[in-house]
Amino acid sequence: MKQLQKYEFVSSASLPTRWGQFTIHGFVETATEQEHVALTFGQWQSGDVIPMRIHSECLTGDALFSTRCDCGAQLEKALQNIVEQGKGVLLYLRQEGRGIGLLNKIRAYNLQDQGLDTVEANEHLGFDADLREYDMCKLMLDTLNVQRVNLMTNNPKKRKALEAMGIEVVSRTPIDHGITDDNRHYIRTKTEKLGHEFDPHLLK
Ligand SMILES: Nc1nc2c(ncn2[C@@H]2O[C@H](COP(=O)(O)OP(=O)(O)OP(=O)(O)O)[C@@H](O)[C@H]2O)c(=O)[nH]1
Ligand SMILES: [Zn+2]
Repeated sequence: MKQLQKYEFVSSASLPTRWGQFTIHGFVETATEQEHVALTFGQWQSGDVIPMRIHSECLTGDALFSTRCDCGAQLEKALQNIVEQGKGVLLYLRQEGRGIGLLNKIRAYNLQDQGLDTVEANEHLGFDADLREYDMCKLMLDTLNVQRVNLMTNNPKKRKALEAMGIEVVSRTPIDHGITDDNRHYIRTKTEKLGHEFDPHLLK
């Protein structure tokens, strides 16, 4: 009997955007029906170094213009970078709130409004600071014929996760757009407690 794959590719379609003509590719985690998408731009051959961003869902930042975090600005900058470089991939993973979900993120925001930091808020709600997993990236990147990347991130865990699945991270591009007075404290906490790498000058 055929073994059921944990993740499956579903379909692709063209996706024109403000920055250029992308293609969107849909994937599903079969057990949970959790859906993820990849956006691709341009053409490449096996072994080419592909500009890539792994972006975690943030409804408030990505779709509702929140400046409480840097996600929306990072998403825009990543798509712009990809088009400027002529090719690239954005993996958009549906792991809202670092994996705790939207409503728990709102609970965590409420606790942060009362003075807890982003990590303390998660812990107060009974969650680890970061529940995200990246194993779905392997099938997504295999399907897209990507083996080597220039990764746009400040989060070293993403690099480690890719390397553990056999993807070569040839270089890293920092993506430090979107830091404002509304989120500087949050970003400082990410640096101090979650290991994100930011230029210290940007956090003063
Ligand atoms: N639990 C929780 N999640 C948050 C909070 N603020 C943003 N997020 C989520 O954090 C995720 C983005 O993670 P970040 O830590 O900002 O960045 P990253 O993806 O680890 O790293 P980069 O690649 O450098 O952007 C998204 O899923 C957001 O919804 C918060 O205060 N609490
Ligand atoms: Zn966000």
